[in-house]
Amino acid sequence: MNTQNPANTTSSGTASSTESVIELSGVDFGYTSSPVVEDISLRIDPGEYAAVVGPNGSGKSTLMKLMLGLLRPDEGSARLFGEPSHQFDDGSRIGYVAQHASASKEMPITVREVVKMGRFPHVGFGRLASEDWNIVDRALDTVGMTAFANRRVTQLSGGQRQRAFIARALASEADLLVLDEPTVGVDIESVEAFYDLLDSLNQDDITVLLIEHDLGAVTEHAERVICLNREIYFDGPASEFAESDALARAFGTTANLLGGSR
Ligand SMILES: Nc1ncnc2c1ncn2[C@@H]1O[C@H](COP(=O)(O)OP(=O)(O)OP(=O)(O)O)[C@@H](O)[C@H]1O
Repeated sequence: MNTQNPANTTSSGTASSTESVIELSGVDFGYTSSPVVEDISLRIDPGEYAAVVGPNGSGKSTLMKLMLGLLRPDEGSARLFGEPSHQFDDGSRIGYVAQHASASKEMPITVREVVKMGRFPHVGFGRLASEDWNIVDRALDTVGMTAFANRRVTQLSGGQRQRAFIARALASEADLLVLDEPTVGVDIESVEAFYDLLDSLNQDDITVLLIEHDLGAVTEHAERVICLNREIYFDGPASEFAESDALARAFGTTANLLGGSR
């Protein structure tokens, strides 16, 4: 195992005293008696842009669920914003953007209504004040969806839909954006613009955590790569990932998997 980023250091290797966004220590987990992830220790700090990569079935979604407290480790500990992940209850701090496919169920509501939901953790189910609507409108503007505000979500392209869900996260003033293969089903022309949006949100201090199968996009945009296949094969700067033998070891192939963005 090549864990270049032990739990008490940042991805640049310097000691950090800030509150971590995510911290896993010695985490083992299996749905049955066989382990799906083993001995996972990592720390994600505020403002990082990290991508989890790995072959199909390597445990990426499971790791994400452990990070977010949706699953509890069999061994070890998982913390979210300093609290045990399974006890963390301030959902407004986390914006989750699922794969296009899982978000494709019928939603006969408009983009603005989706984004408005981001204010619910702040206002309960009461009426939104004018300042809340300003936040909703700013979020729509940030993701370039103002012109589509009154369009039904079902009428959007894959990329537009993902932008609407990112706007919902912005409206909730999330510190952490978690995206599970966000460009699945997004047309090629929109993928680069989508990554540009993630880059600019990260520059605005939002922590970005991505599960991604497009290794070219990952090495181009993310700052940190966590390469997983049950255990961590690589955790470090994206620029070093391409040169590392971890890619071939984790994926079990010497084929060029870094062919660039689709
Ligand atoms: N709810 C579940 N119950 C039992 N086994 C599961 C469950 N969810 C996932 N698994 C198994 O755990 C392993 C890891 O799955 P996981 O979805 O975490 O991998 P992944 O890397 O995200 O896969 P993919 O790239 O195909 O989405 C797989 O063998 C999968 O079949």
